[in-house]
Amino acid sequence: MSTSDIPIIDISNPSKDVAKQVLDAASTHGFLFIKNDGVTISPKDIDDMFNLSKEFFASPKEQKAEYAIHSPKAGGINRGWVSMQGEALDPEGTKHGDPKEAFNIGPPTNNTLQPLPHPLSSHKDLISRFQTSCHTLCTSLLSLLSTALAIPDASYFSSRHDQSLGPSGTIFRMLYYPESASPQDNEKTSVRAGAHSDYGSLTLLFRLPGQAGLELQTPKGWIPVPVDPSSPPSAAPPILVNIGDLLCYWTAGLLKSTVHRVTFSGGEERYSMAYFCHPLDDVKLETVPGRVMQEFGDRGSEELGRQRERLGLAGGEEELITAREHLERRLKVTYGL
Ligand SMILES: O=C(O)CCC(=O)C(=O)O
Ligand SMILES: [Fe+2]
Repeated sequence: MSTSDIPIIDISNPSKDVAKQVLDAASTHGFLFIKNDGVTISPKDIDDMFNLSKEFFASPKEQKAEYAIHSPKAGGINRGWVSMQGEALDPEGTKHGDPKEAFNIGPPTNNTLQPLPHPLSSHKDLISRFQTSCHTLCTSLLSLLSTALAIPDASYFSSRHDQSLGPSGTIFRMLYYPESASPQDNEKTSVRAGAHSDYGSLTLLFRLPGQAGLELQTPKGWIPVPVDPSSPPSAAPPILVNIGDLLCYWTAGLLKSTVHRVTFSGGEERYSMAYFCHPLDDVKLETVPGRVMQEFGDRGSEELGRQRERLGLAGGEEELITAREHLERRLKVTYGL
């Protein structure tokens, strides 16, 4: 696979053919670009969110530290600020933690966002609008996947990701990679975010023109993913989507959760934003029904085996039951929770 194999798919007129394109990309690369229609996720909101993120990460460290990840003040588990080297996405490959900062925001509960530090606290409308529009795009993609998988209940995925029905592991994350890496970590300074796969169903990834560095692991080695592969570049760059471990597991390995990382490409500072879409906590991860899954059978067992290895699970352990339990396994590996 080369970079150019990751397709840019226009989903503005959903059809069986479009659904098949999404499934083909999700089951081969695990990564696809979605043409930005300029409506579902407003390009102005993307710009405004990046500007807000820059302002936030430039705020005093003590102010950010008050909302430390998992702390009650930040709203609990997996919410809040991750300090420089506060997280290692690939604990075996990075001695000192990733040279990045992050801030995790969960979905609003009863229309109220978790407690937020300045300047995020002054832009709650923008943040929740952005979260909602990301979720709308994820729901459209999940509906296309339902169609392509010939699931008898067309709303199988979308109803299980309906955030009005209960809590989920969904997280919107802003990321900041400062200019230079830690001097202590000489051998590994080329890696900004360690090799990992994402946890949930789908991830939407937003990057800024000129801020490359994302790479996918393939049998032929690491390959770079351009910020905007369209030529000439589009007014609104396409949105990068990837499949997470949970959806890989849920589809018995048919959809691929591809390992990726971020490396230095020049060493300048870099900002990105990720929307990690998860099903509702109590969704049972029984293999997705439908003709396509039936025909696929157990051909995904190798893919699932790789996922189990990443989770440090030995063979024969009790299988996972709910989306929440799946997430908890991943959080345990990343944060030791
Ligand atoms: O910053 C990026 O481009 C990718 C970040 C990422 O893969 C993640 O946070 O899961
Ligand atoms: Fe990721």
